[in-house]
Amino acid sequence: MSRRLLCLCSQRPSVPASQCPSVIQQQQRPSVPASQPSASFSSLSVPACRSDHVDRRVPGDGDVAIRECGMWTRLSDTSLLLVHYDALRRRGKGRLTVSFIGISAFTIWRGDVPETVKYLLILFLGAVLIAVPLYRLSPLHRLHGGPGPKLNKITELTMLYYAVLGLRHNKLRALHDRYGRVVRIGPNTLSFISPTAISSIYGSANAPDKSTAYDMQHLKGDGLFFLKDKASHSRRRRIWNRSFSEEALLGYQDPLVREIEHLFDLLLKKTSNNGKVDLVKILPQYSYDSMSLLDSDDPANIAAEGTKFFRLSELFTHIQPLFHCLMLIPGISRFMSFEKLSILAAERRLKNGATFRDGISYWFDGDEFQPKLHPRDLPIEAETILLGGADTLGSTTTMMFYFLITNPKWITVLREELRDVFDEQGRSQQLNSLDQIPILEAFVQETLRLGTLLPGLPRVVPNGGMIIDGHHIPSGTVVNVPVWAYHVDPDYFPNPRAFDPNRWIENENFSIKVHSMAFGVGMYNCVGSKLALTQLRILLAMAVHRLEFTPEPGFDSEKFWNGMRNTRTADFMEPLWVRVTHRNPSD
Ligand code: HEM
Repeated sequence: MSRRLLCLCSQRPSVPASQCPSVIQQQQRPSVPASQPSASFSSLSVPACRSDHVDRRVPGDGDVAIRECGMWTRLSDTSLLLVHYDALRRRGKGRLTVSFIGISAFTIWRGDVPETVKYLLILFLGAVLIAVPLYRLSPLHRLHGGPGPKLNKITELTMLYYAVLGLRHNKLRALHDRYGRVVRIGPNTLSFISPTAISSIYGSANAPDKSTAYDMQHLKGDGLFFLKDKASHSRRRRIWNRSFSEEALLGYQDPLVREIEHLFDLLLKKTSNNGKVDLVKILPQYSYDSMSLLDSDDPANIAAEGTKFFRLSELFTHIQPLFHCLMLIPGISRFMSFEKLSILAAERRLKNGATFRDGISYWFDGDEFQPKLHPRDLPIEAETILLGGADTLGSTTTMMFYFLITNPKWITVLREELRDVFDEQGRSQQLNSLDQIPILEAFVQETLRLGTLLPGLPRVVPNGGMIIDGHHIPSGTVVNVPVWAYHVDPDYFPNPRAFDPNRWIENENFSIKVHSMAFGVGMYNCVGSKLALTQLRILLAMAVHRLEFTPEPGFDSEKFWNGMRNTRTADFMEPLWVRVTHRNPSD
């Protein structure tokens, strides 16, 4: 049967397609058979006819004349997207709409669909864009009773905006100031501030699971931080716990002191070379070193990559369904280079072993009663150490020095308390009992309270729902306590914005009236908290005993504070220039 192609170009409707320059050009391009869609997103660059040159079936000719252009090419791209989105959808609830909108928007954007389909899609999109917000605001929505701003109830993009700015910690505080103890901060998210909510959400035996905000990695294997299944989590947690036993912590003490001395040498050297040193640059690096997975000069810049990883993964907390898609785009997926660096760190650790009995050594010990870590899980656990341990510790130590420098009266108090702890050579036999020094302990706790900018630890309400602070919360709702907003709540921590270690002291003893949430609560709480506290205490004690810190003239502490951004930990926009010199301990 003969086939005749006519160009449907609006300017030249009756010209045979074979004579239309556009069509000729199209036909000269390599065709992509519809039955063989490319295996990756690279197919998105396959050239296609513009809609005004779409070849159509010619009435009477009786054969399909659509070849490489129009719907076929387009369908193969779209179905590729569909397959991908569908795979995502099957991993969790609530992604179908996002997927459909994504596909529709993409298809319209490409513009190569017949007009009717195009208008139908526009109509559908329009309907979705109107119906979804109306539904989310309506009494039909299951979180209708939750107080909060309308825009937050309609879209997750509101919190995404503050995440991009790095100001969610402040925004959440402001929302609770305005709306009270419970706020609907997203279409499906409730934020609570109260000790009873903390114990329901994190502390109870049936505490809800981690939300999709924790699905932010691509490495194979199981890592403690990312494990959600409670049984697998507690098996892995038993392995990790061995690294933080009393015996293990005691064994880390000498290497820790060496790491701190190395840091002090660096601070002194930089000061004598440049007259000052930026603590924002140096302290995170020290924390990564102290996790002993890195070369001390960090040639791969792993510390900076870690911060980038944290920054981006926080944004994806609010658009999690897009995480796996966007990660396929080359520019964006670059941030995953942190994962590659984690693999390298793990490989290096496996190849070179450790210079002392470090935390990882404990994971590979085991007997018939003790589970061991399989080496294939080391890369993802290395990532967990670097993210969970190094980045958090880096920002907390930076905060600690900021509070020290801006509250010099506490330096004097601390020195007085530490008078008998160090000998004349500056050594101490009491480093493992520094927690017995009330002011030191109070200083560290106060740093963690005011300096942990965490916006929250989101969890998902299980089937059957749960009661939080007297409210029945339906299953599938994301519930969260915004850690920093809680830490600066005047009902629990009076005069909350003031840095005041005295709030942790009663009758000259260290005393906890209200627990902070700096290390989380419940079964997923920080497994490394004892190590972190040990490091902070030793670093603080040695620093005030051995060094003098003089801020750069004109240092603006408010500007520094306002330049702090919340990632999952904290990011500092302003430098913290100080002059570090030796101190004569007898002064
Ligand atoms: C000042 C320093 C630190 C802070 C503020 C901190 C904070 C936290 C918080 C809030 C959580 C709970 C996360 C959640 O509930 O979702 C957590 C979990 C965790 N942290 Fe830390 N952390 C610190 C240091 C460390 C260190 C030194 C390590 C290890 C070397 C570590 C390893 C972990 C791991 C593995 C988890 C996941 C625990 C689990 O799911 O069972 N952290 N951390």
